[in-house]
Amino acid sequence: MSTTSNASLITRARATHGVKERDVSKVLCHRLRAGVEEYLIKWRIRTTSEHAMASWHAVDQLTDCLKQIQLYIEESNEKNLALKSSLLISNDHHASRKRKSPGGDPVTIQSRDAANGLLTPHDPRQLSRASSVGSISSSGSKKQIVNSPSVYNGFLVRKAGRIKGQQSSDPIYPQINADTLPTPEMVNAAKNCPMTEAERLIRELFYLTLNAVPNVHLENKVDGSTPSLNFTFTNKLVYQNGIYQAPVDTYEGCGPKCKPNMGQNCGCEYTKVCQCLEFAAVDEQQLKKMPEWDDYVKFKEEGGSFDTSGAPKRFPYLRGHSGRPSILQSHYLESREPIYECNPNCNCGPMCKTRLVQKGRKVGLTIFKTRDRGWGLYCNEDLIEGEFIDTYLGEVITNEEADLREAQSKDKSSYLYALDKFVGDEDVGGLITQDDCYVVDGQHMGGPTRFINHSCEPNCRQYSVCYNKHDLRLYHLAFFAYEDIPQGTELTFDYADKDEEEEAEAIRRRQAAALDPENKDRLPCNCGATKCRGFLWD
Ligand SMILES: C[S@@+](CC[C@H](N)C(=O)[O-])C[C@H]1O[C@@H](n2cnc3c(N)ncnc32)[C@H](O)[C@@H]1O
Repeated sequence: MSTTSNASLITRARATHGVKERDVSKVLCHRLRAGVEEYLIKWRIRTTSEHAMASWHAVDQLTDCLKQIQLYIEESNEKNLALKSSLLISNDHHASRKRKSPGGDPVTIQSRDAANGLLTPHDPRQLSRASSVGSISSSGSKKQIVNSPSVYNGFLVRKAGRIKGQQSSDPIYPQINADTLPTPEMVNAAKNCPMTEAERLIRELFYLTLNAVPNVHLENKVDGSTPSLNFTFTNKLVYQNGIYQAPVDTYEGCGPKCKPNMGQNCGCEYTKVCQCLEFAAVDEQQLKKMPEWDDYVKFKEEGGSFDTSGAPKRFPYLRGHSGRPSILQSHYLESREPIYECNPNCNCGPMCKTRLVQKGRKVGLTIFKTRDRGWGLYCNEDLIEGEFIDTYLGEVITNEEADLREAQSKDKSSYLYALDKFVGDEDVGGLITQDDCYVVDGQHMGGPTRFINHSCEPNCRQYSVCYNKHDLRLYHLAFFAYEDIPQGTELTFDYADKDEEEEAEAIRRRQAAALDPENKDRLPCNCGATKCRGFLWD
């Protein structure tokens, strides 16, 4: 499969009549018949327990059911893999895999982190019987029987572009206990049948979804799979569970001293008193020259309180020249202190240097298939240290909902990202606790960064970026390059946001972790780094 985001028309493969996704309960099996890829579907209509309807369809009749076919393909591949490696896939999901915000206290990921087939698919009776009856609908109108190769427990009708199943327990139709499908014979026959046409259609449908995010490509040099069709690309955070974002016109701006085009467009850095930087990191070089310095040193050494308002603050970005991009200042790159940007109510105007993340992604990205970590992400151009890549997007949900989703999910992957950077701080809503902070879930909705894999020695880091300095529950998670990254190099970040360890210590810990029986259900890390910690989640 080549790298592209252009979709050829999926309609090319669409039959004049098709099965609707809502009518299908599950895709059960596949086969090749007269060179045509066919899928066995179980229908939703079911009036008696033994007689759910099932029928075989050429893939071009199932273009509305590609999500279900994709699920079937994934499950078949997993089963084959499990069979091959004789590994038991554990379904234990007790450990929490919710990621923390960057640069908090030492990060601890919380501990929550057919057998008796009555008819074979090739039984000629099915065809003749199905075709010989049912030409009149219950409403009396003329129905056209689909020339289906095999239908169980009913018959098919074509109406208004749709193929519909009509369940019947009349013995003139082939009857089977649908719960016994697929039969072992079907499963056996399926093993050697390709699914390439379905894979092609799934890929084309995914390309269409990519249109929502410009300059993002797909590449798979490993197999025929495609990222899940149960995923929708979005360009913004999607607030759920009644979560309310204060309207932009209520954000406090940077104050009267800030004006557009100050200091040759260097923006709020010029005034040094921008209100948006009020909570930003203190600029110690500047403070040293001021009388407050001694109090500040005492506060850092002994704790207590120090009022940083009015103290000079560190500006987050350095503007690039001669076409080079702006970059994050090294202080922020290392410390991961929150970044404050100006907002639409500021006087500084759109050219102010603080406005970087809010202007969105500028670089092209490719979602690509890795050999042992699912899908990954690389950048199509060289990135320089400190360069902004993109934000993490998805549904913003409550912590309670995140716990529910995690408990219900059969998937070992996690796309949950806690907005807990400011736990322990107060904002307009009061004291922020771990339980009431929000979580971004990128599993079913998000941007390309939800495909970034973990590495124990990552080349990217994630940072908290606030536009509304008075709402510390809703901020943005932004990825920046932590080093120069040549184009085509996989982008990674540390899911546990750990500080770097000495190599010998990292190896010692990895070896000890591998021997610890407590780790048997943890997801092994395949990052391949020398300092790999051995497992993905804490
Ligand atoms: C946020 S997703 C990253 C995208 C994911 N690879 C995909 O295909 O959708 C996190 C999941 O990717 C996989 N993953 C990421 N980094 C990994 C690593 N270093 N080793 C093994 N699996 C990894 C794990 O399944 C993990 O739960």
